[in-house]
Formats: sequence, structure tokens, C-alpha cells
Amino acid sequence: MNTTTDPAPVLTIDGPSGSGKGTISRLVARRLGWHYLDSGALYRAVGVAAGWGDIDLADPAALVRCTFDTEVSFREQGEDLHVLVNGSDATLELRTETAGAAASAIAAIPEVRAALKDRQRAFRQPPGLVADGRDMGTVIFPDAPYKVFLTASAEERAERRYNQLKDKGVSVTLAGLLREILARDARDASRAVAPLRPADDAVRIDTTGIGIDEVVERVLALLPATGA
Ligand SMILES: Nc1ncnc2c1ncn2[C@@H]1O[C@H](COP(=O)(O)OP(=O)(O)O)[C@@H](O)[C@H]1O
Ligand SMILES: Nc1ccn([C@H]2C[C@H](O)[C@@H](COP(=O)(O)OP(=O)(O)O)O2)c(=O)n1
Repeated sequence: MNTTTDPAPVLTIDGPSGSGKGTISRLVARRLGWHYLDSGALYRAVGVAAGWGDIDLADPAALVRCTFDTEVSFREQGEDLHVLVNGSDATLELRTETAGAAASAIAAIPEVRAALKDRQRAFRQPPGLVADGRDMGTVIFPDAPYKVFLTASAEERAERRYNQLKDKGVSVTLAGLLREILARDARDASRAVAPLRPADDAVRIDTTGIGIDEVVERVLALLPATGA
């Protein structure tokens, strides 16, 4: 008799910045009634905590210590997901491009990635998990039964980010954002450990010119009907 219980199902949604991972993952998780992991928030939290502690982004040993010392927790507040870093609400600071660039630099350090592995895997709880990031389907949950890789043209991703930040009152230029997105794509895709790439068994969805609702339906169509 087989007495082992199957692990909770996971849907991984990986892709470059602005491809819609966070938006689509949250909506799909809500429709399914599954948990949600924003893995990028963990890397961003370490970046922000490093900034608070005046830690040099060129000092890998200090950044690894900072990773172990940084507590991150998530709190649902209405429609919004708030992120607490060492007990302080850092939701807005985490979304800045400065935090994204710091996260991308820190994420290239293998010991930092290793230190965050178990924390990410702990989110795999019944009834299921939607996990968004860069290496969810390749490294963290390679056995996930459902894998998606979202893309969109760099121009459209920069425009989405521009509108998103403008709505939040953050002053940015479209040209500057496009430059930052291309630089981050290049660094995330070229690093030696867990580079940004689709898992071999991931379904690729190019969201250029496709609305959010349509992408959500395409993703849900990959899972068995749940009545969600
Ligand atoms: N398919 C889409 N069409 C238009 N806008 C989108 C689409 N997907 C996401 N967005 C918008 O683009 C912005 C960036 O999306 P986000 O989910 O934060 O991307 P990522 O997590 O991949 O960086 C958000 O303002 C979001 O509402
Ligand atoms: N699983 C992950 C998630 C994020 N990262 C790194 C690389 C990314 O540039 C930064 C920020 O990731 P995040 O998903 O929050 O960024 P975007 O919303 O896609 O702009 O962290 C990673 O290396 N692995």
C-alpha cells in the first residue's frame, strides 16, 4: 500500500520583468483558492534590508549574512498584498526600480539563492501554490505539474511599468525604464546560477497585446477544470 501523500500541486509562473507574473499569479491563485508566493519580493526584501544596513552590494559575504538576518512576511489587506521586512511595511519601497536592481544584483550570488530555497519551498501547502519568479519551474519546484513562462516585448513591458509607477505617483521616464528593464533582463538571463529561462516543460505565453483577463483564462485552461 502506498502511504505517502502527494505534495500539494504547484503552478509556476516565470518570466522577465513586466511580463505580468505578479498580476496573473495573484488573480489565478485567487480563482483557484491556492496560496501565492512572490519570490521576487524575497530578493527585493534582502536588497532593501541591505540598503537600510548600509551594506555594500559588492560585498557578497555581508549580503549572505543579511539574507539570513532578514525576516520577510506577507499580509493580505483587502486586494493588496503587503510585505513586511523585519517587521516594517516595505511594500512601496520594494516596488521601486532601485529595489529591483538591487534584488537582481543580489540574486546572482549563489549562497543567497541557496539561503532562500527552503523558505520558498515552505509555501507549498494544500490546496496548492501559484509561485511567481525567475526559477520557480527550473530550480525551486522542478516537479511542478503546471508551468508557465510569460513574455512580452521589452517596449510593452516598459510601458506597463511606466503606467504602474505613474499611477503610484513615482516619477520615471519611459526611456529610462526601458534601459533598466533591458539591463535587468540581461543580468538575470546571463547569471551562472538559476538564470532566467523557461523550463523545458513550461508553456510559453507571449502577452504582447493581450489583456490581463485573457492571459488569466489561458493559464487557467492549462489546469484541470476545478469549477473556479
Ligand atoms: N497582459 C497584460 N496586459 C496589460 N497590462 C498588463 C498585463 N499583465 C500585467 N499588466 C500590467 O503591467 C504591470 C506590471 O505587471 P506585473 O504583474 O507587476 O509584472 P511582473 O510581476 O512580471 O514584473 C502592472 O501594472 C499590470 O497591471
Ligand atoms: N525567483 C526569482 C525572483 C526574482 N529574482 C531576482 C531577479 C529580478 O530581477 C529581481 C526582482 O524580481 P521581481 O520578480 O520582483 O521583479 P519584476 O516584478 O519581474 O520586475 O529578483 C530571482 O533571481 N529569482
